[in-house]
Amino acid sequence: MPGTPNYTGLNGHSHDLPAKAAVLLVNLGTPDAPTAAAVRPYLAQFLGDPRVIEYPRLAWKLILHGIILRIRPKRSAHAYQRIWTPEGSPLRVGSEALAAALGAELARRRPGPVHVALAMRYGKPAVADVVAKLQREGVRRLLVLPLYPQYSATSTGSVFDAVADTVKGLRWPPELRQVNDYHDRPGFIAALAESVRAHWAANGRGEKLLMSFHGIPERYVRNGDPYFCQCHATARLLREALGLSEDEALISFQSRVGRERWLHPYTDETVKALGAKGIKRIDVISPGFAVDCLETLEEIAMQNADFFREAGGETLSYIPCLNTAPAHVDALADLVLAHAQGWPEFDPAYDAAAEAVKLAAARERARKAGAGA
Ligand SMILES: C=CC1=C(C)c2cc3[nH]c(cc4nc(cc5[nH]c(cc1n2)c(C)c5CCC(=O)O)C(CCC(=O)O)=C4C)c(C)c3C=C
Ligand SMILES: [Fe+2]
Ligand SMILES: [Fe+2]
Repeated sequence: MPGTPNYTGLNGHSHDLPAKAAVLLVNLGTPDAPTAAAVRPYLAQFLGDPRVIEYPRLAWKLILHGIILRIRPKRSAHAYQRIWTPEGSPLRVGSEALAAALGAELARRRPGPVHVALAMRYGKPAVADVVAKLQREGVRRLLVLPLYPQYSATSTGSVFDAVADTVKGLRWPPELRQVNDYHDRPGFIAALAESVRAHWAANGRGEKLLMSFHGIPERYVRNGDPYFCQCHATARLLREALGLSEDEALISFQSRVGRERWLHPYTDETVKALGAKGIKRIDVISPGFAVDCLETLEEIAMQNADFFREAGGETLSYIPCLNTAPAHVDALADLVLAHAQGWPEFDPAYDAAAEAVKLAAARERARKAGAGA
């Protein structure tokens, strides 16, 4: 309307801009460099998160800063050096590629107003900074998709904390939806099964398929975390999709930290036991990681491959994460559209409805002009 003030800049939004929607992918985060100096602040933030370490705060602060942050950064940096690429940390490179691929797929299905942004729970780019940027760009609807197929309070729950902390400070928060998990989605299971079959076709087939998930302390599951059940559901569905018996496809949990008892059976112990039993080749998949990272490329494909050989095995054949596999991108696009139902930016039917309203307005203008003439 001529003469109508436009208070652009007060809240980063103008009444002249169409509302926009965004998918916010969130992954764990990774250090900026494979050095102890860069790993230390990353670990301090990660292990300082009360969702990750459920332990009396003061005592934990003393242990973390007094002991762990003096020892672990150097050890972790060494592990990161083994997998670092010229483009940077695999977790970052892989997450960025996945965000780009999902953006392209959503644009193909619904040209126009949906962005895909990527944030990291620890390190950069922080959730708060990415949400602030989206606000400035006029995003009014936000679908948060943590890149964790199985829900755990330590991973997904912590992402939701970061989002909640961020929107709580905003004058005009975006409309918000969050994906809790996608551990049993048919598209996700089908993508995993397809990746195993493709790996077998290209590399031959091991005597066992080991499905290794990141562990968490057992105590958290006893206190109500659904993670263990969801990992088991993913493993069972994948095993069934491949037509394997419980003896042919095994589940295990990796990456334990500290002295507390974590989810069983442990991956390293399982791999060693298989090697000692005379098994010559195993295939290992990590269906709890959307993109490859330290825990898969170093811990499984290097460390556990060594354990297997030292125990008497020959080949641990690592099956990569789904990363930017078309079936993965497709499954995530389906997931996004299922969760965004009713949001006009995601719904092609909205365009037709908006077009009809515009047409009616044009007809009305024409009728008035005709009546005035
Ligand atoms: C798949 C989801 C993840 C859960 C659940 C999870 C729980 C969890 N992790 C730690 C401690 C560490 N994890 C580390 C690395 C790491 N963890 C995940 C995912 C989950 N963690 C990923 C994807 C990665 C890789 C990061 C990368 O840069 O590639 C590390 C850092 C590396 C190291 O020093 O070993 C720690 C530490 C705990 C304590 C925990 C649950 C309580
Ligand atoms: Fe972890
Ligand atoms: Fe690890």
